[in-house]
Amino acid sequence: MASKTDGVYDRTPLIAGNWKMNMDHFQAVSLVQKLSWTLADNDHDFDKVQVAVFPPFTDLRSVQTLIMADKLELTYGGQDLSPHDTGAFTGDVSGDFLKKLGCAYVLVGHSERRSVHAETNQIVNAKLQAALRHGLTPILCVGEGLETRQAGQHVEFTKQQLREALEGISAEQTAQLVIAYEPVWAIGTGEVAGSDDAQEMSAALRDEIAERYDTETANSTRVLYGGSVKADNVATIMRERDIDGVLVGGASLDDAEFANIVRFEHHLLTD
Ligand SMILES: O=C[C@H](O)COP(=O)(O)O
Repeated sequence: MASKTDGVYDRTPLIAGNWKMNMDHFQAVSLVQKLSWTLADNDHDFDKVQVAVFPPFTDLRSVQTLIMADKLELTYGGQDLSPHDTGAFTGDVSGDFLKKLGCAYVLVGHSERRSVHAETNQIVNAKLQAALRHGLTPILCVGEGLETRQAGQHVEFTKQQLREALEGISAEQTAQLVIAYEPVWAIGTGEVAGSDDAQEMSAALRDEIAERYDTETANSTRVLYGGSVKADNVATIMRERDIDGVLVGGASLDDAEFANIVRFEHHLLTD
């Protein structure tokens, strides 16, 4: 049977780099240039493994201009969006504005938004609806904290986050979205979830979608893993059946390291 180690995937892999609040717009241009040169030198096939970066809002116009001018195949997105389309919401950014800046994706419900900005599952749901309204592909982030994991509640907790986020979202919309499983205890800590733990959770999230809608929808939705992903652990994670990509934080700020993560197939096929 064909498998990932033969270069055959059930869903197109997505390697996403979330820069968080790092890189001003000058640094953003330099990072995107270096990343795209390295990937071009290695004949990266963007149709086979998709690549997206998530710069801060203030960098998006510069990144868009560079990508359009150099006809790069790299895609990009916003790190957050407002649940509203327009109006008196100081400091917020509408999905409409992101779409007009050429964003393909938007992160929704990242654990840092949930913890630092007290975003509830209801807010995450409203943001998901806003993203879909504006033709953006949401990357919906879910994942448990350490205490929840230690109490053995991680599967139910994360499924509940997913259930509440998907309220009012159709099967067709769910098939298009990307889910990122990011255990909070593995983010920026150097702790990586074991690949079997990451697989267990990705499969559980897919099961939840199958139960809520149907198997076809579940088999279309991509599930990423995030949490201390580096070039030297990406192949182990990507080998797992239900993991369709990674959401990378710290390591996406280094062009050579991120390019190496994007080229996970190389490690997968040569290991
Ligand atoms: O969005 C990315 C995740 O929060 C993972 O961050 P990290 O790779 O720095 O652990």
